[in-house]
Amino acid sequence: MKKPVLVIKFGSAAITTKEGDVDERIVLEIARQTAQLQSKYNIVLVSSGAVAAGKKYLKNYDGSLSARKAAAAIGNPLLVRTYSTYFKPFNIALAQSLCERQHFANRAQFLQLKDTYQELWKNNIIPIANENDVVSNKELKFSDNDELATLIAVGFGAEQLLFSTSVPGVLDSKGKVVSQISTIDKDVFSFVKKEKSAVGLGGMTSKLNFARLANQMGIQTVIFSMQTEDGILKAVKGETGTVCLPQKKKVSSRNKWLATGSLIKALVHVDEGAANAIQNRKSLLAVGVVAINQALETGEVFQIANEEGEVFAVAKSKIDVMNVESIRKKKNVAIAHADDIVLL
Ligand SMILES: Nc1ncnc2c1ncn2[C@@H]1O[C@H](COP(=O)(O)OP(=O)(O)O)[C@@H](O)[C@H]1O
Ligand SMILES: N[C@@H](CCC(=O)OP(=O)(O)O)C(=O)O
Repeated sequence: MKKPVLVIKFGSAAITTKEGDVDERIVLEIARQTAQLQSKYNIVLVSSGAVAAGKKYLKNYDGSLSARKAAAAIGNPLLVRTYSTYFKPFNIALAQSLCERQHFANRAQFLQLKDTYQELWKNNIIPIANENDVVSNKELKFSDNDELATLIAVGFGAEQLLFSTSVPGVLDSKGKVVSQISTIDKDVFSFVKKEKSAVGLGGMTSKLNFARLANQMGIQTVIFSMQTEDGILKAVKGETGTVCLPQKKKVSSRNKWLATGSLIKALVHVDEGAANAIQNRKSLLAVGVVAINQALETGEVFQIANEEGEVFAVAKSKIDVMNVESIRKKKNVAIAHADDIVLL
């Protein structure tokens, strides 16, 4: 039987000490616990920590993009070496996989990644992914590794996505861990404070945004801490941290890929009539388009927002759309066919 896919992401603060060294005690725990799950799951580890581990080697590190890229180039081999050292006693070899946003934007390229991971799993080797920071510029970067981990989880149709971070879960207004969330809505976001760990990139907002996307794609997501004993083993059973429950509806793998948004080109605002039609599984017609922030070519992907500005769907364009004026006369021409629209 095919094993379900499990994606486990470790944030910078979860994996490095305050002094900026890779935390060997945590990596040993990751190895010990992951080894117990390997017979049941095809596992992908996504590890941050390269910048945090590499920055002390740079004179006057200032956190600029150039300094981060250089720090990542230094820190990544240190990080992967530490993982390999601690997985070896469990007879598990690891394989490094450095990813860029474009690898997800292009379906054919993504299928190459899929093929590679499948070959690794056949050989009982666990891929460990990180962003290929060394060549990422500001426009092309993932927002953070929460995004990379989510794209991998969605792309592989993972059963679960685990986010290990510096806190034991989502904390409510009294500082208590929220144990279960069925819908990540405004009330949940209201718990988020501005602060984040000193080395993390996205903070809790990013984690919740990506957890919501994963949930919408049918993937259970758990936000937990490696400071909890048997953290991974408990998280996978939903027994620690904050468990964000998946939605029940089935989404095809093609539509999952569409909805990940890694390739979204534009945002299209539609009027109330068009929004209702789309909610009722109809195509988006030119007449309903109110605004578009960026020209679209046939086949490109865009988000659809209603009059209140809420993004509620993602779609693939059926025709070229230069601007609203250019499609005004087309009225009943479909901008996106119903089959190419994914409701979020
Ligand atoms: N309501 C909240 N519950 C838990 N953590 C929160 C909350 N609001 C903000 N945070 C911050 O989010 C941080 C985790 O995000 P981040 O630093 O980006 O971690 P990572 O490096 O794991 O991606 C925590 O250190 C915490 O300070
Ligand atoms: N690619 C970077 C990770 C950046 C990042 O997303 O960090 P985090 O928010 O701690 O998961 C690194 O390895 O340092």
